[in-house]
Formats: sequence, C-alpha cells, structure tokens
Amino acid sequence: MHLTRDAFLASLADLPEPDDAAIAAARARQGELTKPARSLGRLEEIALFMAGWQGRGIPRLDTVQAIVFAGNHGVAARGVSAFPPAVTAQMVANFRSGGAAINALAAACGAQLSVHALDLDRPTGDIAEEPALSAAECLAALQAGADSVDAKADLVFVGEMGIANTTPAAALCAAALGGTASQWCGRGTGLDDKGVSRKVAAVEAALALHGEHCRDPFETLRRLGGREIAAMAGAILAARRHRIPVLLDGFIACASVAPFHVHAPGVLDHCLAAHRSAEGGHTRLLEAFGLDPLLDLGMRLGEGSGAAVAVQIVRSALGAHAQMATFAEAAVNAGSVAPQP
Ligand SMILES: O=C(O)c1ccc[n+]([C@@H]2O[C@H](COP(=O)([O-])O)[C@@H](O)[C@H]2O)c1
Ligand SMILES: Cc1cc2nc[nH]c2cc1C
Repeated sequence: MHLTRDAFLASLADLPEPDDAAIAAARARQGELTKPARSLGRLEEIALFMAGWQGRGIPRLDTVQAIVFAGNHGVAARGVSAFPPAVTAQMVANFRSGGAAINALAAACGAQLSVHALDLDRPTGDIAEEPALSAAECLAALQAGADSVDAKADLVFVGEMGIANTTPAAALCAAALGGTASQWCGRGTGLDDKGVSRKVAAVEAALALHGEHCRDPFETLRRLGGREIAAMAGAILAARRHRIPVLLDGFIACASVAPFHVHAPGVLDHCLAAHRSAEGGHTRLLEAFGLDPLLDLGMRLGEGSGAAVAVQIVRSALGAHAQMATFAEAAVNAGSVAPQP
C-alpha cells in the first residue's frame, strides 16, 4: 500500500489497545507465585505490560527485534556535532561488520539486529534554512520504518546513527512540547560550550522559520526531523498497530515520537522507557511522556544500546513470571498469619 499523509494521520486515531483479559490472567498468576505480594516490584508491572500487548497471560520473548536506522543531516555543516558527517557511513559499515556496541549488546540480549542506511549520500535540508525533508521523502522514511517491523516479533526496539541528529531531535522536542532551545540542547557526542551555542542558535533559527507551520505531527517531523528519525517513528507506530511492545532508547529515539505523543496522547502506551540518557533534554522528554526509565546508567550512545540492556530486565521479569512455582505447586503456605487474640 502506498502511504499518504492523510492516511498516515488517520491511522493515529484508530489504534489497538492492550488485551485486558491477558492482563487479568497475568495479574492472577502473579498473585499465586511463591513470593510476598508485589515483592518483585517493577518486574511484576513489566510482566503485566507485556501480557497486555502480546495478548498472552504468559508473555514470551522468543523474537526480539533491534532495528537501527541511519541518516545524515544538512545542519551538521553548522558545526553542531563533535564528529564529522562521514562518521555516519563509517559506523554503518561497523554495524555491518559486527564491531559496534549495538552488535555486542544485541547479541548479549538475544535480539536480531537489522541496519537500514537511509540515503546517506543525500543529507536532509539544513533545518535552520529549509525543511529537512519533502513530504514524499518523509513518507518514504516513515514507510521504511513501518516495513522494517516483523509483525511476529515479541518485542521491538529502534536505534539510530546520524551525526548531528541531536539538533533536529532538540528542535522536534521544542516544537512539540514548548520550552526554550537551550532546555533541549545537550552536548550530544561531546560538544564544547561554543558548539552548544551554535546548536542552540540553529534550533532557535529552525523554530523561528518552521514553528508556525508545525500544525500536525507529520509536518513537524518533515520540517524538523530527518530520515532515520522519521523511520524510527514509523517503526514505533507500526509496532503499535501490530500490538508489539516497544522499548524506547535514548534522546533521539524518544524525540522521533514527541510530536505524535502531543497529537494523540496514549499513542505511546505500548512503550516502556528503557533508560535515561545522559543527554540533556532526555529527562524532560521522559517526564513529558510520563515514563519512568528502567535504567539510568549514564549512557548516551544511541544505536538502541540502552534498549538492548533493558531487554535483560524484561527477560528477567518474564522468566520469573513464567517459571516460578505457585504456592499450590510448591506446597508453600500462602495464608496470612491471623492476629493473636
Ligand atoms: O541516544 C542518545 O541519547 C544519544 C545522545 C547523544 C548522542 N547520541 C548519538 O550521537 C549522534 C548524535 O550526536 P551529535 O552530537 O552528532 O548530534 C547520533 O549518532 C546518536 O546516535 C545518542
Ligand atoms: C563513534 C560514534 C558512534 C556512534 N554510535 C551512535 N552514534 C555515534 C556517534 C559516534 C561519533
């Protein structure tokens, strides 16, 4: 099917909800497992969350999909990254030969990794001067993201590689959620103070140019985003249509869906925040989403790396949920002690 802007926006109004019967079954099982009530804390909530989106009282984690998108950014020419744009393609080669952090971390958590390089030799427009993408380019990137999701996956996470992409990510957050450019601009790959000033100026120029045109999430994404950013949004929203739970990675992955969260609150209900990135702005963004990250490890790499580590937490939650004995099975007394007269 050929995606149109209107069809895409309309799809946001008609999204599947979690399976209440599966959540009830999972909750009942949690109550029977050999542990004091709620003693596995957040792990119990994760088991219920996974049950609801998978529609299974005992959710599974057989197929975990890690999808990394790469894109280049015209705004890089403004000196807003500590690294040159050529590093994007070089890192894609590194992903393909297995030498990047995400290769190791995807293997460690049992995820199947795919890498999608999106027109690296055609950087987006410089958002301080023009829209990042044409409507057709933005739709193509959304579609590439949606097409990358395996409808049979048990859990999906998306990551990105794109030198300078914390600048469009900051612009997307400011346009969608308000606040000043400097509140959303961090050091990215390691910018010095002068670099951060250039980044803030670029985001301010982009907001002045595009702000009044950002009337719907598609337009915000097209004007201020990028190919890998739109592809991540397309994949995260496609996962919702397939009722596949998603682990959100860092600042750029989360920023990709900020305009959609504002337009259609609840659109990220199938998502858990994997981690709190050290990138300035991510904490504010997670607060806007109302999400409490599973991990806070000082990571700020991207590539889906934080999500890959958080898969291990989900694996632990589902392992306990599926494998523990019930009080009846283990002949452990579940009764509470009656107060002594
Ligand atoms: O995931 C994050 O929170 C994150 C925070 C800072 C930087 N990054 C990665 O670094 C690149 C963007 O940083 P920059 O400084 O080039 O805008 C891009 O390739 C991201 O994957 C990622
Ligand atoms: C080396 C390097 C690896 C990355 N992975 C994700 N973003 C990155 C940015 C750089 C610079």
